[in-house]
Amino acid sequence: MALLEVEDLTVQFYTDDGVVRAVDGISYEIRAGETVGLVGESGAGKSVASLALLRLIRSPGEIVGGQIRFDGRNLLECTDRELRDLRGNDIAMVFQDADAALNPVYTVGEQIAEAVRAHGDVTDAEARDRAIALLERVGIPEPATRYADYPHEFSGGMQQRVVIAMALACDPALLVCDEPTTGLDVTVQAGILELLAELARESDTAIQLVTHDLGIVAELCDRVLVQYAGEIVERAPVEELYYDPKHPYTVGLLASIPRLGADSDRLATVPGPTPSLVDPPTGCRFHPRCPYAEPACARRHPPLVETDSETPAADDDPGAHLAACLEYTGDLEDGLDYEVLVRNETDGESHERERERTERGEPE
Ligand SMILES: Nc1ncnc2c1ncn2[C@@H]1O[C@H](COP(=O)(O)OP(=O)(O)OP(=O)(O)O)[C@@H](O)[C@H]1O
Ligand code: NI
Repeated sequence: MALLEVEDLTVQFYTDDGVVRAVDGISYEIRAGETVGLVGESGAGKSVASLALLRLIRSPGEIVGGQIRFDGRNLLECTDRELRDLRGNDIAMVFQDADAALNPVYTVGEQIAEAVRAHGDVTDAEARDRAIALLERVGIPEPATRYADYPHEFSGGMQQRVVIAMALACDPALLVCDEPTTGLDVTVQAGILELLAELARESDTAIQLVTHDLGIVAELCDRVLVQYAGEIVERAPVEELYYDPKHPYTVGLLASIPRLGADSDRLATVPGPTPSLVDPPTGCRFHPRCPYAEPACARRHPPLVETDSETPAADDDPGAHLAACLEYTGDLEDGLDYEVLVRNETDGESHERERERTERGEPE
């Protein structure tokens, strides 16, 4: 049993323009200790999918279907109290806006100590010691002194470290990070990512990392889910996704991987307008933007299938490479005709990998 099992999750928003289906029947799993990236362009439904994990969808939105099982428990059936308990003990979230996550009138130390106290029965002195240890853990220099500082005395990057320390206070089994470094400057981003990578390596914490930065995913994730117009269109171990992408949308995303260190919150852009979620394109939702679309693509909705064997999605196989494209159900006449040029670029700090250029032929 995986730590997190999401099955057919569907979330809708009721707006003046109609019903927005922001998450449309997504299924995936995350195992203990695994780091899984959720990527896709703006509006794909990544944040909504993440908020839904903790039932944080507010009106006019609603989870209308599916299941979310954490450690075997169905989160959609938990009482509010059980849910609060889970949030304090098992699942923690880190969002983009550290400033908003911190209370300006308490010191950072007090806020972390409070999170520690919420988690377990500890004395004030123990909570304080643990908070200092957590500050140290997330790389805050002179943690015992900085304990007494207020959030405004910290830089943006240091604030985000504090938020991560708060999230770690409960020693979560799952950490959900939504664009945790967006808006921070480049060197600061690299530091936060290195911290998350270390966490992923050294603890048993699983991470769901939402980002539209494929460079970050390459650095941190074991597996990747690609979301398009509310659906998951590709799922693969990270290396396979980079070297052998199977969905034309993924190919488009990869065509302009922003470099970590460059303008890294820039969106990888795929030509064409993003689809409406009120009235999404028929058949394959990507077909209006797909260079390989054929008439069948406008009619048939491609299921997410194993790309090599045409079998249905095997959710229990983490190594599976799945894509939702008619190519893999044998319904595309001309097939996909693209070449993947892989360019490896690193930030040069945490990795010694050489720059290399590899050309691959057309994937089979
Ligand atoms: N509060 C809301 N009210 C109405 N619609 C909403 C609301 N929140 C989200 N949506 C809809 O859900 C869609 C998905 O939003 P979401 O924030 O999950 O996208 P995202 O993939 O996280 O994008 P980004 O990369 O820009 O953060 C949006 O396009 C929007 O139409
Ligand atoms: Ni988002």
